[in-house]
Amino acid sequence: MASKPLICRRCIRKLDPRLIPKRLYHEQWIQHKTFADIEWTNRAAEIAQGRRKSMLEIFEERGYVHQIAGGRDELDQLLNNKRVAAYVGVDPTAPSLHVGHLIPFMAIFHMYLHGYGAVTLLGGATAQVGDPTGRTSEREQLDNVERKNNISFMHQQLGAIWQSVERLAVKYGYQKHRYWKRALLNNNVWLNKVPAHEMMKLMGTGLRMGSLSSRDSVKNRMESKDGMSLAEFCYPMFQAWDWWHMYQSIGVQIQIGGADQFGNIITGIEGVKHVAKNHPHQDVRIPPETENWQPMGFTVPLLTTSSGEKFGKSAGNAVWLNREMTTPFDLYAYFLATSDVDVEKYLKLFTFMPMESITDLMALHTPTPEKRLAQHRLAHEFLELAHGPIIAQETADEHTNRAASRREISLSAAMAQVTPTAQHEKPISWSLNKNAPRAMAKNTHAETQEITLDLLSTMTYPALLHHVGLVASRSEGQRLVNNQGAYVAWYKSELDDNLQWRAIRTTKAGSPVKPVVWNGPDSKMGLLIVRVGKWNVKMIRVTREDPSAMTIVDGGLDAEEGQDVGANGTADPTDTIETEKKLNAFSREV
Ligand SMILES: N[C@@H](Cc1ccc(O)cc1)C(=O)O
Repeated sequence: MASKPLICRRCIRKLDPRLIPKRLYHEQWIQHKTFADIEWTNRAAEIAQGRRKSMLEIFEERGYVHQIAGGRDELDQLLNNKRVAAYVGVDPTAPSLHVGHLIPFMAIFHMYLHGYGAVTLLGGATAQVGDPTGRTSEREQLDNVERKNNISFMHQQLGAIWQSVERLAVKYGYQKHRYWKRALLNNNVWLNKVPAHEMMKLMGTGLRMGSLSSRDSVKNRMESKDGMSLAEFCYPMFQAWDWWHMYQSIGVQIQIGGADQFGNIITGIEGVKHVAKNHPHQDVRIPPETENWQPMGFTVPLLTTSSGEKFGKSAGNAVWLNREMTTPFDLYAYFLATSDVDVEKYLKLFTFMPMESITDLMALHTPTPEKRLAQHRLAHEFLELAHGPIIAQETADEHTNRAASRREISLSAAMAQVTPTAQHEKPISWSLNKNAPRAMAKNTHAETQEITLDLLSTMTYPALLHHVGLVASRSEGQRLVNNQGAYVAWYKSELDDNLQWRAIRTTKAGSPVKPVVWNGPDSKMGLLIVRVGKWNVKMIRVTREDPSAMTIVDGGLDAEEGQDVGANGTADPTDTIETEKKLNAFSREV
């Protein structure tokens, strides 16, 4: 019998590396691990020498730490000495995360960027029980379809956010290490399988009724008429079981949660410690001499409105990350409206911008707060995280252009664009929506004309429509008004920046034209916007002095299905938003 040919490992690998995959992987893994361990030890030394900030210091300076469960120094030590993993959980009781949820998630993302393991957990199973924390009544049971729907929406959303984190990590110069670990898990994977008696035996025996029932939410509910179900009472144990499961399987030693989660985190610590110390299997049980084995956690501050109200679904004022629920435009607007007092705090909480960049930005922002530099940056960064860079940029542009169309700024901007010298020369592009190119092609030249306020004040609406060329004669103008087919744009109030369309009523037709929007009370320039039919719009520049100064820009926003006129002569209110959007969009080009 021929003897077995001898061949060395290197040669086998050259022939076909798959022949020794395990070994190959193992070697590589050991290499990475050794490298990662050395790196971690060096890092800990740098922190100890004060040459580098610790993770906890980073959290603290960015404002993520509200309450620590387990002692500040202990948490600091743990984070410095061990590349632990941490998790944040969310119950999919709605199809989307809201802005408030993002604070603990941001903390976990920062950990990921600093080399720790990071787990975002969807509570597919816990959502069925319902966290009683902070609730005055039992959560209504979601039906299965809704629950699954929520899970898949949130799963998708968290997946997309993780992608954004990866992108933003590159943007902010974080070097991705092979040891970076992240996961998006659903607790229905294990909670749906664990036998009730096992959970009770292993963990239930370690949780004390006294501490569980001392919670405010439990006390309040027990005193209430409806009381509290056993399932809800046991909720903290289910959450603690999640932690235990991830603790022993993937080394999740830290839990981060919203401000209301402190009690659940404390129960989790008790539960995990109990199972870890008393597990019947020797391999699972943590030997007493083990260092740095204790689970710890902290809560982040609660996001409140400027008047101190809690934000969220139950409070009914949530700002969602789902584009169908809160448009990117409104999400941006939400951050744009951040007060100057809060903006720095939010930049630290909701962005990955380095602290020095935030300080520089604030130095730029503070002398001219009216430019809202910091708020725009905040909104842009947040949208990049929630919706990606393209939508973030588009929304930022939309806002900038919309701001340019507001009274103070808009009129001068409009005037600059449609000066009489630009007559028949200046291409004006209208960008309304996907159908805009057609409208654009038709309107590559602005039509301009000139008149004054004096003249305008002597004009009736049909005369105006005729004068600006929207109709062929005054009587045609009158007919159109009678048929409620002519509109003026107006602001509902001084404080409201949204333009609204009003049908010109027959009773008003004979009175002088009014709704000129002035560029400030003493301004010499004003703007009047009229529309005929669906999309035939004219913006008219009005001046208070020069009799020949009236400029008309032909909108010609036709070729689109649009607004119907309601029976009462005003525009159908359901179309107002649509119309406003278009108007906002169209004024951006002016
Ligand atoms: N109870 C948490 C969500 C959560 C669920 C499961 C966990 O393991 C952790 C957290 C909340 O309502 O915000």
